[in-house]
Amino acid sequence: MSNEVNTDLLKERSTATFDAERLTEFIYKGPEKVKRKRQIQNIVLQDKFLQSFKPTEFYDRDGQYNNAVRRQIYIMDRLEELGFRSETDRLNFREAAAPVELSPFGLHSGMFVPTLERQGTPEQSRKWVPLGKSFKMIGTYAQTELGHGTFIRGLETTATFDPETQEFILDSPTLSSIKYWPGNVAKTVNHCLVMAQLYTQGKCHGTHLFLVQVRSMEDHTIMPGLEIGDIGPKLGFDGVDNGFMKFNKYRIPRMNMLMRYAKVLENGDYIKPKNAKLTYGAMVMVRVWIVMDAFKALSRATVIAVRYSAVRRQSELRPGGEEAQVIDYQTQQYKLFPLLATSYAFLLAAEGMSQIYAKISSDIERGNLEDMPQLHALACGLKAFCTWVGCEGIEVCRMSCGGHGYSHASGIPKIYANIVGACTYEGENTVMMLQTARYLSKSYFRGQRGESLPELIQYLTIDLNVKSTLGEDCSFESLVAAYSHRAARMVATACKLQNANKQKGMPSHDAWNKSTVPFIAATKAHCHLLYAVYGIVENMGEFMQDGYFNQDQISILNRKVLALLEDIRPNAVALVDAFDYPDHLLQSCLGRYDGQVYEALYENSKSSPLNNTDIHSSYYNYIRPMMQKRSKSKDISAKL
Ligand SMILES: CC/C=C\C/C=C\C/C=C\C/C=C\C/C=C\C/C=C\CCCCC(=O)SCCNC(=O)CCNC(=O)[C@H](O)C(C)(C)COP(=O)(O)OP(=O)(O)OC[C@H]1O[C@@H](n2cnc3c(N)ncnc32)[C@H](O)[C@@H]1OP(=O)(O)O
Ligand SMILES: Cc1cc2nc3c(=O)[nH]c(=O)nc-3n(C[C@H](O)[C@H](O)[C@H](O)COP(=O)(O)OP(=O)(O)OC[C@H]3O[C@@H](n4cnc5c(N)ncnc54)[C@H](O)[C@@H]3O)c2cc1C
Repeated sequence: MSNEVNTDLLKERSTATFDAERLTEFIYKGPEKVKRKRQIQNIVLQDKFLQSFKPTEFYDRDGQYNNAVRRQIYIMDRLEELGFRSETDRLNFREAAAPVELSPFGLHSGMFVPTLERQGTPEQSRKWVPLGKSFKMIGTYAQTELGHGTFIRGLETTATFDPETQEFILDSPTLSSIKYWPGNVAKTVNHCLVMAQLYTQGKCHGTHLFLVQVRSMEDHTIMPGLEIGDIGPKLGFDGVDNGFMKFNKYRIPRMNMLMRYAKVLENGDYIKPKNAKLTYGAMVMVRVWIVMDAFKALSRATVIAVRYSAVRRQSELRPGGEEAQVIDYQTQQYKLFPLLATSYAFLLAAEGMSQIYAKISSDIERGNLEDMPQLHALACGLKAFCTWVGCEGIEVCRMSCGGHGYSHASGIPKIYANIVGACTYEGENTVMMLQTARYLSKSYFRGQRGESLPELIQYLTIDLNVKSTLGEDCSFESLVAAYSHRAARMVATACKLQNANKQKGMPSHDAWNKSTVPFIAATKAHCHLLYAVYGIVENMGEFMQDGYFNQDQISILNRKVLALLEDIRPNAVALVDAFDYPDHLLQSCLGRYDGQVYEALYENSKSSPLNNTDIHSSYYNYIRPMMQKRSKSKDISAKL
């Protein structure tokens, strides 16, 4: 591989009107943090073991899982040796060391241990969290069943308290109650946090979490009374052993119920929690993280597509002239530059969401549940919005790279396959949006009654008769006002439909269900209060429906979005460089910093396992016999 930088990329970087390094420092919170990140990334780059792996797509599923386990345990050991204590250092090392592979210990670290900390009593946390953090106990979060994932209250796994033995008896009473999907349950973990319907004294008290040992701590054999296995190949997450698990009257100690919020006493008495939804806390936490995951996935795909678009020359822009950089086609800019803006918007949204989560979750830990509904609504809405928009954007990035985008060598298919599951896991997006919609509906009617609303939704009470003051300058204020007006109007419209349904005599659940399509649109508009002109142009109908914009203003916006493409054009490469993703993290022949795309593609292809032999065995086993058989045939057509 040459170590020269592609001349087009060199030109792009020399003509940028700002210093990408300054923006990198803004993104990573200062020059020292950037320097530290790069130091850590270089440690990974110099690590022979970590650099010894071929791209994940060159291994079969067994190999991918085996590599994931090897690599993650190596990472754990290296982190101990390096003595990294800060979460940022550890995350930077992990992301550099396993940039696209999902860890078989991901749910252990991301859900199992945090849930023990947040949902266990102080005594339970003191007992179990150290075991989890030292990986003596390796766990996951087992909630979804064959028959239920979304509707938690419909889960069928039972945990029945036996006061005689001070145990809970876990059972999968039906085929549909078999736990199905939990990550890392098939081969990796020896414990699970199991969500089950709690029964005591003959009464069901709803779903609660139980710590369940599923494999021997001595030899990893499956505990008697359990059936465990892998669910099979999936669209992505190939290195992750999502599994199934069936309980057959499986007994656990009473004290294995996480009892921070709800309790079962020795005599079987049930002590209920301040709020039944406290048990759902782990899911809220993960939804918050997924907003950042959506940013990382979309921004990486955008870096790849923009850099490739600056390098790829195709067709004549000027008749008879040299072939143009595809980034100079207005259509290519209209595909990618809004995604660049979206990536930055998602970064800010993810950081804002994390700050709100930190504040409200600490209030909840201290017993103040006042803002729990707002946190739930925000986490549901942003998780759904950012994964939907992010996945659509990643697919646009892939297609904007033409045929090479379809190759794993581009890096984009892996990004997509790993993040698109987030539209489903941790709360199917439509269902999540409807949770936010329900919050908006209740808030709208509270606002109509003159009640005060939290700051984030005070816009619901704005005067909808006001028209836009947008002028040629497309001021920030006028754009924010436009998005607020659109969302407020759409929420009001959906609520009026819901009310009208009730007035017709529909029971409230029907009145709700028959207004959910406009509520989804309204909730997307609510979450869309993020980025500007492009969003208006792409959704113009929703901004025009009540004449909020006049014809002149619509013309201004249509002109503005094209003008913005030209404004961004000289800085497009600098804006993606600023994300500072090193090549080994992008794992992309198209998104390389040096732009040597064709050499990288050629070298990558040569390493394809199918090239290990010149003539594949199938020739000798099948093709040659077929040809020989047909050569003897009298039927000419068969010979053709
Ligand atoms: C395999 C992984 C490998 C590697 C991972 C890589 C790295 C590791 C790092 C981290 C790992 C973790 C995650 C981050 C990154 C990637 C993720 C990786 C792997 C995937 C993990 C996926 C795990 C799962 O999918 S776990 C299962 C998730 N399942 C769900 O989310 C179910 C969704 N359903 C629900 O939440 C509920 O059923 C519901 C909310 C839809 C309805 O609940 P319910 O019916 O009980 O209530 P309602 O009647 O609707 O409402 C009544 C009132 O309650 C309010 N409410 C509801 N929920 C909450 C809540 N959570 N908080 C507060 N309030 C709530 C509701 O608003 C109503 O209020 P009202 O006032 O009465 O209107
Ligand atoms: C990659 C991956 C990893 C996972 N990891 C885990 C894990 O570690 N642990 C775990 O417990 N689970 C895990 N899951 C399961 C996941 O949490 C569930 O699949 C998810 O919660 C969706 O639930 P469901 O499958 O029941 O979908 P369903 O709800 O059955 O969705 C089917 C359709 O029904 C619609 N629908 C459902 N309810 C409503 C409603 N009230 N209103 C309108 N429409 C509705 C949905 O919008 C959707 O279109 C994982 C899933 C995936 C894909």
